[in-house]
Amino acid sequence: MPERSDTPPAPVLLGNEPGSFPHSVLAERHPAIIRQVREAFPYDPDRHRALDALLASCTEGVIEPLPADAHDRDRWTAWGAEKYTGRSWFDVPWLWSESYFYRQLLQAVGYFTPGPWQGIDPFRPSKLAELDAQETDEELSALDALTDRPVPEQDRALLHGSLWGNRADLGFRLSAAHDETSSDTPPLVADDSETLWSLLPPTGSATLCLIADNAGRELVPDLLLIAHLLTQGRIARAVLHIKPYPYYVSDATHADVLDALRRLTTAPGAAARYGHTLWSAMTDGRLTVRAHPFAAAPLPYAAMPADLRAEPAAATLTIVKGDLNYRRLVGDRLWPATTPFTEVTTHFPGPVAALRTLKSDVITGLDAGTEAALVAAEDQKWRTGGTHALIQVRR
Ligand SMILES: O=P(O)(O)OC[C@@]1(O)O[C@H](CO)[C@@H](O)[C@@H]1O
Repeated sequence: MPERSDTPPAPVLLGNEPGSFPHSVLAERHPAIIRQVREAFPYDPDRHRALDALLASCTEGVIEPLPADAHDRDRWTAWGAEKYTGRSWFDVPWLWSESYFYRQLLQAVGYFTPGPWQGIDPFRPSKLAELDAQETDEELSALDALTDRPVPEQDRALLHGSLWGNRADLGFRLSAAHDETSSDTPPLVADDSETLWSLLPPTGSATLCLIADNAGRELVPDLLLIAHLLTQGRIARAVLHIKPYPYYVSDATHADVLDALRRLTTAPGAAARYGHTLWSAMTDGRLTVRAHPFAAAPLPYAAMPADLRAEPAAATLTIVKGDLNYRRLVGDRLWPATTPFTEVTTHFPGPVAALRTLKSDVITGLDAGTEAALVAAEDQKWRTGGTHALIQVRR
């Protein structure tokens, strides 16, 4: 692993440029999420008033402090809350603004406050609808045919299932126009999958960290990939990192892991076998689930605290899923697209693989020809449309 990067940092993304993608998330997606949450449950008038206040604050007002008795107020202070309080949500780092929005949304619906709404995930109805959808049945029944195929074919199918599962992002669906790209550019803009497989030979000794992203139709294929790697002896154990509380609409929490697992074990055919593999791996300690507070921090992974760093440092490979985790991995900066992925991830304490569909402007590691072809075909639409994906690995 290189010791340090010589690449000068690119600008950190802010949300203050009208017409930009970050600006649209703050100005349009966040109000849409507040509307969705209002309709998710019969919240009482106090909850509705708190949502009104959050809507006014995040669109026209300034960043407000957490209540003095909030359990995590000190943590947010350490993460920059005092510095940003009183400023417009649009003028502080976009990653910070988005993360704080979800924290304040949970405050508004009483998620952390003792009372009837404590612990009620405002996004659970949409997550469950997705998990119960017919498309999920279809994806699970496709596993029956896959189990008869040669192992390398299974490897590829399950890796790609996990990769493209990242399109199933409920926040993204609130604002994306779901047009498929009409261009002829290949769907994968970078593919280091050979390197990924070379890091996990079937010797039965590797530890995998998987930093999960969305619940439902992304988490199910992530779990299938873990089950497959365990069964093939490519890993001996896995640590699944999820969010400590509901975040970015569809990000996976522990309740979502249990829902996904039950969906698998109660499905017919091969899906249930994968489910039982995972169930026994959890009960005997080969598969553990972690929900570290930093998983929902408004900061890049370069700022990981020591106790969390120890996990990828000890792992054979860490797989980082999804768009937001990619932004955190490379620093949420507007890098030139050809900036080497290996250089912007030198801070990461072990081999790392990003599996991500492209849903925000941040990108690194493209070769110049690929970038030119994408721009010629789609201008900059390929960055945010969710129609392209990447597998990037740093050993
Ligand atoms: O991390 P995910 O689920 O792949 O995508 C997260 C996302 O939908 O949310 C952010 C904007 O709010 C962007 O990073 C991206 O568009």
